[in-house]
Amino acid sequence: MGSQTVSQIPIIDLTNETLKPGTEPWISTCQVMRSALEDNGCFYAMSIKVSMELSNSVFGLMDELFRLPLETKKQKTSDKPFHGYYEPHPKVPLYESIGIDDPSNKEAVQKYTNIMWATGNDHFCETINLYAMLLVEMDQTAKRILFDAYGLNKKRCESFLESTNYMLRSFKYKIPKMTESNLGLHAHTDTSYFTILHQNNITGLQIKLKNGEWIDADPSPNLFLFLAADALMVWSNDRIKACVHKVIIREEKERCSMGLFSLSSKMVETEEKFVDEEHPIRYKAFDHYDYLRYKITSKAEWPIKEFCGIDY
Ligand SMILES: O=C(O)CCC(=O)C(=O)O
Ligand SMILES: [Fe+2]
Repeated sequence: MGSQTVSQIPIIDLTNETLKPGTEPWISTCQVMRSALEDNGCFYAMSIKVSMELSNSVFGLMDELFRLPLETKKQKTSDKPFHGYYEPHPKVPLYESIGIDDPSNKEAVQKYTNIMWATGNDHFCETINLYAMLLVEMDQTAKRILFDAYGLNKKRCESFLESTNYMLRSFKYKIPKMTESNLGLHAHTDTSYFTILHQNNITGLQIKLKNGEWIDADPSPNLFLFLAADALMVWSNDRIKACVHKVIIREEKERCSMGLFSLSSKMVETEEKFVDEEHPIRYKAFDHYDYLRYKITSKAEWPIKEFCGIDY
């Protein structure tokens, strides 16, 4: 397990039948995941549960969604930052994105669907809900492995999972005109704990390794890229660094990708286990949604450190 890698990033099969707590595959996966996160803040996951057919349907439906009139897409507003619709902006003219809050909850997806399609779209609602449930399951399995990798007990992990909110986003990038820059999205880290990115065979996503090297993420649709984000860095007291990533459009095809973001419905705080004399606490606890509101306007290079860093 974990012996396969794509350019230094290991692949973990999160749906392997033998992956049960206490077993040898589980224990070796704990080690692989922990090292991958401490080294470069990311790993790939595989899931046989998300079939090629489901994956193709999701990307097809997202294409249908993005083709709706701008006025229709704009109807999806949210009081939570990064949760609504973002039309192309002069700073990121190629990028457009749509968020669906609480996507593993059927009623929430139904509500969203009814805003986009006045006459309904059961296929959209059912497919996106099923897809989101499978991604949430992957996220939860990964967190159970991660907690165990640091010797944190099951109860602690289950209460952490209970206070997790999810948001599904879809990103679409136009092909740049000859005169336009091919920068799809600036280098950044995400605000979540993990972001799970799923691409559809079109390159563009790049990740920065710990040694400063930028590498292309593998866009195969059978891979799910788990990125450690700001909240996981706070939780681990910097043991795990958030993965810096960006998007550069190089193919003559419209790029679409999907992302599942996990956020805390309570406070984001550092796990006691990671604090001792040698590792004094580096962050103050904070409300996750306050941080999202801060980040949306922040120009800081490391917003998380400015927002809640101690002695930063
Ligand atoms: O397009 C992608 O694959 C990644 C998008 C992204 O990093 C973001 O919106 O935070
Ligand atoms: Fe991102």
